[in-house]
Amino acid sequence: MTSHLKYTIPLAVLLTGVAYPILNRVHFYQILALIVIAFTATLPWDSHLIKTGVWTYPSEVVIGPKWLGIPYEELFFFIIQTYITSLIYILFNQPLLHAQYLKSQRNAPTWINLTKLGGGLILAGLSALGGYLAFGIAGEFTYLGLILVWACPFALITWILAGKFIISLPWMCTVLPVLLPTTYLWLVDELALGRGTWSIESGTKLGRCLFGVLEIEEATFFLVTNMLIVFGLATFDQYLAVIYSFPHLFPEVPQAPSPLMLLQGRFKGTSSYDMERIRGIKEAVIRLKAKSRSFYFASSVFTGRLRIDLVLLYSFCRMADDLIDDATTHEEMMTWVTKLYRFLDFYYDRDATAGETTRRKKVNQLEVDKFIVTEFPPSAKSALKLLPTDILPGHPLYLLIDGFKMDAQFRTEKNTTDRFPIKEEKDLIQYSLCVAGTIGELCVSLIVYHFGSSCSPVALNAMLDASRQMGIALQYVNIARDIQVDAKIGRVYLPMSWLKEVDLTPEKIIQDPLCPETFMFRERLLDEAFRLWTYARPLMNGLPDGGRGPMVVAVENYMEIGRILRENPRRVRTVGKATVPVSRRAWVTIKALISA
Ligand SMILES: CC(C)=CCC/C(C)=C/CC/C(C)=C/CC/C(C)=C/[C@@H]1[C@@H](COP(=O)(O)OP(=O)(O)O)[C@]1(C)CC/C=C(\C)CC/C=C(\C)CCC=C(C)C
Repeated sequence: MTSHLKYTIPLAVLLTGVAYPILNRVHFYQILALIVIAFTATLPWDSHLIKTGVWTYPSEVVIGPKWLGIPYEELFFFIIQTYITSLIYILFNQPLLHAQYLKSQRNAPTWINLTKLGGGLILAGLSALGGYLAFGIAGEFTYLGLILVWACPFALITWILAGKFIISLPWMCTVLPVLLPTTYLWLVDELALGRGTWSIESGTKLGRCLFGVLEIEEATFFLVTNMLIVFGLATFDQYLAVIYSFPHLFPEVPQAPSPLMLLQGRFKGTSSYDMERIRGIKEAVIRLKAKSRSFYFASSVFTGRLRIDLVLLYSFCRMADDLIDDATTHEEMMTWVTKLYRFLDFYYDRDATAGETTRRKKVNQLEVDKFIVTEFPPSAKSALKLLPTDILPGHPLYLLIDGFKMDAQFRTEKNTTDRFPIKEEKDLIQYSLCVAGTIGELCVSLIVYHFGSSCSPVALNAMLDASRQMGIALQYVNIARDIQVDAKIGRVYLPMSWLKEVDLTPEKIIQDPLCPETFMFRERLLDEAFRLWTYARPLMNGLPDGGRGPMVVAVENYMEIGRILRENPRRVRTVGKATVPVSRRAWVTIKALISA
């Protein structure tokens, strides 16, 4: 027991503390299921080892009761090892959106098929070799044989079920969660064996050590059991990814899918997978990773289908914003604006004067697809096709395009004051409401759809209002950070009325974006942003479980940009350099998850 108190329990406690902020109900069930499987699979095997005298425990070292001849300390080891390795796997895998790795399920590249075949043959071969060593040759090969013949068939089953998925995952997410706990347990075992906690009887072992007094058999045992745990967790993740990725196969997904649903995920043939959707999800993740450090980082704490829908929403917003930003003339910008409105018209009926939008009952998807292919560049296709219009309200989407239309005004050829649409503070509020308040509303709609069936209409309205204000706050931070960058492309979002107060004009800001007044206006924008944040932040506590913590992370990571700007009043954005360092983001994330 002392080795547990000294080595395994402290590590488990430490890992629990580190992983606690991201752990959710699904992780809990995953770990529990793995522990039950590991325990039941190891129990008869271990008991056999002890009965046949392969393993002994010196009575002066092992105290307390036994079950089926196995000391409680050893039984506890099955649990704690599974727990430790599972937490390490979860920590490495949380940043990944597993859905994108389903791409290898159909028409996988040859190297994946060959690796799966090779791995399967190796595991089958090791299983057979294990049987031969344990029961054929026996003697000093007994223990090694028993390890192989017991563990390799289990590993083979998971490999058959999820081999391609496991191979597609980055090695950091599979190899490291095997190697890290294995190395740790090797070192612990070296110390425990050295002190005679347990021992393998001579005559049933090879008598060779990997290093020090760590027997080859013990080293193999830790390696293969950690492999089994990681393969088992990856198999769960593959079926969860199927459930989360395909609304046409699983229209409703609870916060924690049931074992029956997981089984259904297993038995849905890959021919029913929508591979175009998987490619689109992958493209959306690539876009998010390339364009926004804040939201990419925050996306990793979301889970399930909500995470996929948010990434798809981001991809649509970013793609639309880029189409407008990259256009070279006002006319081109307006063409994109018109096409984006027409795209939305396929799904929604907008009454612009009443400010109301209703979802169309029937959508001719073939017509939409044709429109997308003929009117938009190929890079925009997946972002348009996968926008979850069946969940998102139409009104904020139209308002978002209204906001982009205001951006187009900056490009008007006419050299008149029309070129600068932000004349008064109310224009700045309206602009920010369009491009960011809408995003807040869309995010809340997604969270409530996925997790908040019990939300009352009054509570929902209060949250929607707060979400618009929070969006405006984030947009002010964005404008404050980018005053100089925007001025370079001829955009001045500072209200002309503010500029007038100090005898400035938008043209003068464009000529000299580093003049002292811009830093003064930056402070003013940030003050307003934090005022709005102070109002809206407490209302986020009303968001449903499952969406609340991660959304607070997203908001706080963005507001942290504002805090850093306040700490460094003369700091100017440099291209390619993160405003918020990774360590500070991590700390903000932990604080946000704990406070929510
Ligand atoms: C976690 C995750 C993937 C979230 C996705 C959020 C999302 C859909 C963002 C869309 C971003 C986007 C490209 C919008 C187009 C218009 C625009 C440029 C808006 C500015 C965003 C900055 O994005 P950008 O890619 O430029 O990021 P970088 O600065 O380059 O890092 C905005 C500043 C708007 C962002 C606004 C929000 C995310 C809304 C915030 C409000 C809530 C989340 C609601 C809170 C709820 C309550 C109840 C208060």
